[in-house]
Amino acid sequence: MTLTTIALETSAVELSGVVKRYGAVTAVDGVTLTIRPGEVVALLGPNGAGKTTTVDMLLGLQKPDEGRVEVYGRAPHDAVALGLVSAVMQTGGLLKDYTVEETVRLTAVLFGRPRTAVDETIARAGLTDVAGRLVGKCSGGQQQRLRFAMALLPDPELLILDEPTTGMDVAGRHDFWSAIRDDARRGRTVIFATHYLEEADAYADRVVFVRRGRIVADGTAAEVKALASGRTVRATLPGATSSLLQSVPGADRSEIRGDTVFLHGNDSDEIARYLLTRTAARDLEVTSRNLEDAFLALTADEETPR
Ligand SMILES: Nc1ncnc2c1ncn2[C@@H]1O[C@H](COP(=O)(O)OP(=O)(O)OP(=O)(O)O)[C@@H](O)[C@H]1O
Repeated sequence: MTLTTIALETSAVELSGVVKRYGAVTAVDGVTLTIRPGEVVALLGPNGAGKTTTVDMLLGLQKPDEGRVEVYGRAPHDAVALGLVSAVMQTGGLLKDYTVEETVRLTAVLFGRPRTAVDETIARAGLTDVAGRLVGKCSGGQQQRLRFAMALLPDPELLILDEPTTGMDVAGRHDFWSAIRDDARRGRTVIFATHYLEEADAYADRVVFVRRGRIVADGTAAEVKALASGRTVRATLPGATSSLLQSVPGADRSEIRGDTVFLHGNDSDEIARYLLTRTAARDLEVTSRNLEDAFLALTADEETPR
């Protein structure tokens, strides 16, 4: 890496008041974000949240309508041209009649990288065992690791991955992320977009929640896990008020939808006991939300359609 040529205080990524519109749709709606060198950051959000649009702006593939985007203190297009940033795309870019090694070697020639870089990159991407295999015969996970290897060849400061494990099986995902994590330990900055909270939780140091083009939460993976834990007690309770729900012991969040109340907390027994003995609540149901549901619930605060 060329860290020595880059001032240590330079941010890897600076987004400031970034807005991107497609006609009537505001895909990115005022995003301000600083990512420091060496961070592994997940951009997490449901479909249409604005993750790909953000990534495209970091790669210089889209220009913001408002605000500023900088990668290592430069315009994204310049950072890409200098090899400071590269990306693992979801599809395309592979020729199936070449072997894995030939593909990496060809890419190395394009980047003017020496022969030693080819073997090292193949090893780093965990592809040594399949180096002689035709790309067309590789699994989806192996092909994705090959794209990762190709992205590593310019030895970028920042690696960007947009939903890189879509369509991979569990073992493929695991191997893919192990290779990325091992590489990131050497200090490379990694930003990846994902729908999967589990993936963000397992592999990112920092998780940035995006919804409807805005950042709705930003924290460590441990903080994310804490936010997503607990259970929800649903009950029918006509006439419930928020002040009544706030007084329920053990509940840390509550919501009223018509005659139905939802109370979230770590001790669902305590919540249920209180509702049944101290209020007119009935039809109780206790659910353990999975991480994905929890994420959606946590970020579903503004339901106005765009
Ligand atoms: N080229 C485009 N033209 C018009 N609308 C677009 C275009 N690209 C994205 N959008 C819209 O912008 C919004 C954000 O899309 P984006 O692809 O950035 O979200 P995402 O978080 O990456 O979603 P997904 O997880 O489904 O890939 C969506 O409403 C999408 O339909």
